[in-house]
Amino acid sequence: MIIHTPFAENRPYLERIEKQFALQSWQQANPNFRLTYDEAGLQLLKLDEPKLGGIRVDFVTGASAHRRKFGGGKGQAIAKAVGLNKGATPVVLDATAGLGRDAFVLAALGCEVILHERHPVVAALLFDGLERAYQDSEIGSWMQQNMRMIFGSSHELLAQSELNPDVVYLDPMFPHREKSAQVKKEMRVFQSLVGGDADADALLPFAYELATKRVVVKRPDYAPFLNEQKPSMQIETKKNRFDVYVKAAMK
Ligand SMILES: C[S@@+](CC[C@H](N)C(=O)[O-])C[C@H]1O[C@@H](n2cnc3c(N)ncnc32)[C@H](O)[C@@H]1O
Repeated sequence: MIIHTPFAENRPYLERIEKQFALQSWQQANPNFRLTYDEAGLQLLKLDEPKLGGIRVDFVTGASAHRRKFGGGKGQAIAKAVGLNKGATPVVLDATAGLGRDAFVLAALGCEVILHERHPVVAALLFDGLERAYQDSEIGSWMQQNMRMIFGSSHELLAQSELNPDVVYLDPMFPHREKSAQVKKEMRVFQSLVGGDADADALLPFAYELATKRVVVKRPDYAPFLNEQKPSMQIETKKNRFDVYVKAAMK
């Protein structure tokens, strides 16, 4: 097994994860990383930079849970960008899911969110985070209804999709401009795992074709438009902006 755990009873579950996300071949190509599993779930560590700590997906007790309770509700920028403030609860396809944080904000506000993730380890972390959340007595029932993940690349999945999402949401990786010490430790591990999403421009035409109402693209404030395409409107936050490509009004 490549996932290290002291818990023998969890091995069948972890073997399933290793198989589902082809983690064995990923680990062979990436000996710098280690996956571990303990009471708090699956975790990724970067062996050559242990001080950076690990990455997990924890919707139940982590920062996401705090933001759900104390965040800005439907008034926050991401909710406005997908059109939630207009009284609609759109179905959102998050085509670059990552650790599922943005998707969780939308799901907690009532949206049904389908998540695509192509990186095997990010997908495995997300899968484990979702499994744990589904079993939680407080959030489990709406999580089961509102969040589900598909492992694969949106370059193919969007073109083949039979879903009719109101909104397609894109948040591809973009190189950080700040000096690396200022970038949060967890983000540094994540960046060294995933790299840049240099092929992200090609997602926009597929996303625009599939969405029935709008495409929302999250960008750092200094980044150019995705695919050099000017949006219909922009919603700005402190460090990011949401570029919104409107196709039809939200109902
Ligand atoms: C910046 S992260 C997204 C963060 C996410 N919005 C969150 O709140 O946690 C970008 C993620 O998109 C994934 N990604 C990029 N291009 C993709 C594609 N074509 N299909 C599926 N996933 C993709 C990357 O592997 C990475 O995990």
